[in-house]
Amino acid sequence: MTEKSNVRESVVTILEQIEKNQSYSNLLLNNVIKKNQIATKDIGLLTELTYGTLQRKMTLDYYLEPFIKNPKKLENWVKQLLRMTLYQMLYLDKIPDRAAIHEAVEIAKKRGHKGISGMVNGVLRSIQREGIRDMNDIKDEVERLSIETSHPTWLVRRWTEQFGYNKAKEMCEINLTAPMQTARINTNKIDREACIKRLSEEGYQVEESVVVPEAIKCLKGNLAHSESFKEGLITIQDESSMLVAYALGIEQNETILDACAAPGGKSTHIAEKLEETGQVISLDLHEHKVKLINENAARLGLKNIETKAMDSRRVQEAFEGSTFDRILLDAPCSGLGVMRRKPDMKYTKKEEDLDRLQSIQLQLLDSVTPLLKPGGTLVYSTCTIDRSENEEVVTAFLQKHTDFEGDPSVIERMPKAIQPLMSDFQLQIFPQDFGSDGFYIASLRKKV
Ligand SMILES: C[S@@+](CC[C@H](N)C(=O)[O-])C[C@H]1O[C@@H](n2cnc3c(N)ncnc32)[C@H](O)[C@@H]1O
Repeated sequence: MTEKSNVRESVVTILEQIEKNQSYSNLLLNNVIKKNQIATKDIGLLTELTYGTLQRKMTLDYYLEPFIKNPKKLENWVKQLLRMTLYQMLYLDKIPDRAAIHEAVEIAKKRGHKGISGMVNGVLRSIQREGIRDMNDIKDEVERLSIETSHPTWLVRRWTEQFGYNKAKEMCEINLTAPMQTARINTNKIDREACIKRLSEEGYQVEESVVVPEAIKCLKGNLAHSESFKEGLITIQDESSMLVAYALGIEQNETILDACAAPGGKSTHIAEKLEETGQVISLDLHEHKVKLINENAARLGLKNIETKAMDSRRVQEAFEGSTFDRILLDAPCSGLGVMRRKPDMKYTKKEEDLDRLQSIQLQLLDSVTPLLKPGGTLVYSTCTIDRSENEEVVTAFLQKHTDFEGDPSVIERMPKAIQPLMSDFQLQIFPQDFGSDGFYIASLRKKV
């Protein structure tokens, strides 16, 4: 077996385990890299083949289907091997088809018997000879988009109904591309120019974000491994997620509640903006998650964050009414805005999950509101793209809580590039807007 077959065999193992729902793709990838001793130079190929095959799963199955006689009898690893090889044949120019097929047959010989390697060889050579079938055979445009971009039909239908076919198509297409890594600079410690210089000296290729003043984009390397990260100069965070601290409109010496705070991306941003004055109270359900907030605060040298593990639906038992100047509810959600980062989600999410979430989101909002001072700001945010968890939640909340109103002055608090995307006091960012995660933010004010 060559080193490259070791990489491909590892990809098949990872894909098998993801399909059995054993773990998240990023965790599996790291474990396999260690266990199978994948060389540093091959990690790129391993990542590309794993995520690429996963991203295109439904499309690959559509193309494979006519060539497989007994799909039900196909063992899971053989299915993954065929998908991964076809992915290389269709989407990677740098790997010749014959090399990809040869590697697949070698893996099939090693893991299976002669019959299986013959079948793998036969299927792949037939596709090479006859070509793939035409997507235009699928007449329904939603179904076609679903197969073309490998998103479940229910989701494409839902997005088409809510935002129109063109927006849904743009969203599905951008979800097939690799996400950009961005980071937030801890401006209490270093300014953006100096940080970019330091990271360049460390060998990273970074540039300024055009959207958020304290953000940078990473074009080469993983900033989580940098010295600047260890020293607390930066935090890995998506640009959309950074906008939440802007929407809150923090002022010095304030007390701010972050009711769903782990792992602390937004809490630490708020604490940085408070510049060591004031206080952030950060809550999350489980102790092990709260630990992550503490670790991040310690790394960044922030002393104004207090954490507590609790169910925020019971927050009134722990705090007096009118305690906080501002409250953030970054709610648990379906995460449809971050699918690009977690492609396995496309196949595991169910439409029923979304309905269940709305009721939790409303319960959390109901619980935190008495703790806000009159005149205070309540920001509700999610990393999802779905009206039932976003606009519908906020509408239902405002109908019930007549002492609250939408706060259109949030527009002035937002970075310039974001202002045109705002609709009154609400913002729905699509991943295609400027390449960041899909995100929703609403700013509400408690009447005086
Ligand atoms: C979207 S994540 C928060 C991300 C975080 N704000 C950040 O920026 O790093 C939602 C969080 O809500 C927490 N959560 C879910 N239900 C909760 C509840 N009833 N009370 C408190 N936290 C809850 C989850 O554990 C999860 O960490």
